[in-house]
Amino acid sequence: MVNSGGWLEWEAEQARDWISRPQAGDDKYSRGVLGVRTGSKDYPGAAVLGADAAVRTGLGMVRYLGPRRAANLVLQRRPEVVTVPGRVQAWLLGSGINAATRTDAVSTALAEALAEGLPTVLDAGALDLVARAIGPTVITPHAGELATMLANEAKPGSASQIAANAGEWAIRAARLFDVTVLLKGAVTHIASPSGARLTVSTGPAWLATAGSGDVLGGILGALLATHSDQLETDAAALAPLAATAVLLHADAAILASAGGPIAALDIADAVPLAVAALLEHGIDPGQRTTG
Ligand SMILES: NC(=O)C1=CN([C@@H]2O[C@H](COP(=O)(O)OP(=O)(O)OC[C@H]3O[C@@H](n4cnc5c(N)ncnc54)[C@H](O)[C@@H]3O)[C@@H](O)[C@H]2O)[C@@H](O)CC1
Ligand SMILES: Nc1ncnc2c1ncn2[C@@H]1O[C@H](COP(=O)(O)OP(=O)(O)O)[C@@H](O)[C@H]1O
Repeated sequence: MVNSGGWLEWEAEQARDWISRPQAGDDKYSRGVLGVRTGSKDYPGAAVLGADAAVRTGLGMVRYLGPRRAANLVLQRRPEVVTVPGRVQAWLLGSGINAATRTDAVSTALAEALAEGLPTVLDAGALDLVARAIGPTVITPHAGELATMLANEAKPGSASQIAANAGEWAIRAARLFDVTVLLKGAVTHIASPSGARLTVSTGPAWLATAGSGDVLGGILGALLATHSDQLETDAAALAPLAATAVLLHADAAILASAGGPIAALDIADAVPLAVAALLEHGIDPGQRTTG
């Protein structure tokens, strides 16, 4: 449904086409490997949340490359994750990293990942590196993070101004940074430089809980990894993939919540059910009112 301002509310019927079903001939490499550089001494949990959500979304492999403590926590939760360097088809960068305090080694590793030109999710403490993104890139700021990005460009807007007019700010950011923008909020807006304008309004307010955005990063990272071939020639696929990730995140939250509170890991746990429901028919629209 197109609402005022030309924004299209993304729904199950469209999202379903952006889930990659494994085929008989697939192996773990052909399904897509997501490289993950997230987490830090201060926020090791963000690494666990993103890696877990990526695995739960369905892909060939997650390769986690981050601080040892975070890597150990990721492995405790998901022994499937590989923690040695190697080839990847897409990157998830920045969740649980603080741009102001990250070490030179971390900055270099993030810049090297971006220089590969692969499909990339740029989140939290890697958002300041947006100018180095040369591949198909989605940035995933909340209003406060977008305010910081704009201040760095001497184009200030406060978090409250951005939140009050999120669609317009998402469009401006997409043009300014020349990347697809996924601006998180009660309604999430996705805008691309080529003019895509998508919204997802179905997330329950229970999503406003620590680490929920880190889970979204993992879901989106997995979708980029499973569509890396397409993204090589079709950057326009970023916007529908981003909207599909937000819809899955919202659906997983609804399924996990059943009308009550949720923790971020609960959202990740419910992603397989949300994917299955999406592939079948979408979750029961009645459930969407439970938030
Ligand atoms: N368990 C974990 O390891 C967690 C790690 N996290 C990580 O913590 C780091 C800091 O993230 P924060 O987002 O909390 O950053 P901050 O708390 O530093 O927030 C940055 C600015 O944005 C404002 N702001 C925060 N959330 C907002 C929102 N939803 N809408 C509008 N303005 C908002 C704040 O008031 C502040 O001015 C990130 O790297 C993030 O990935 C968080 O996701 C929480 C959970
Ligand atoms: N009131 C709300 N209603 C619906 N979804 C929300 C609401 N508040 C936040 N969200 C969603 O929750 C997630 C929060 O992400 P983020 O702000 O990055 O938090 P964190 O850094 O703790 O992970 C985003 O996906 C956002 O769209």
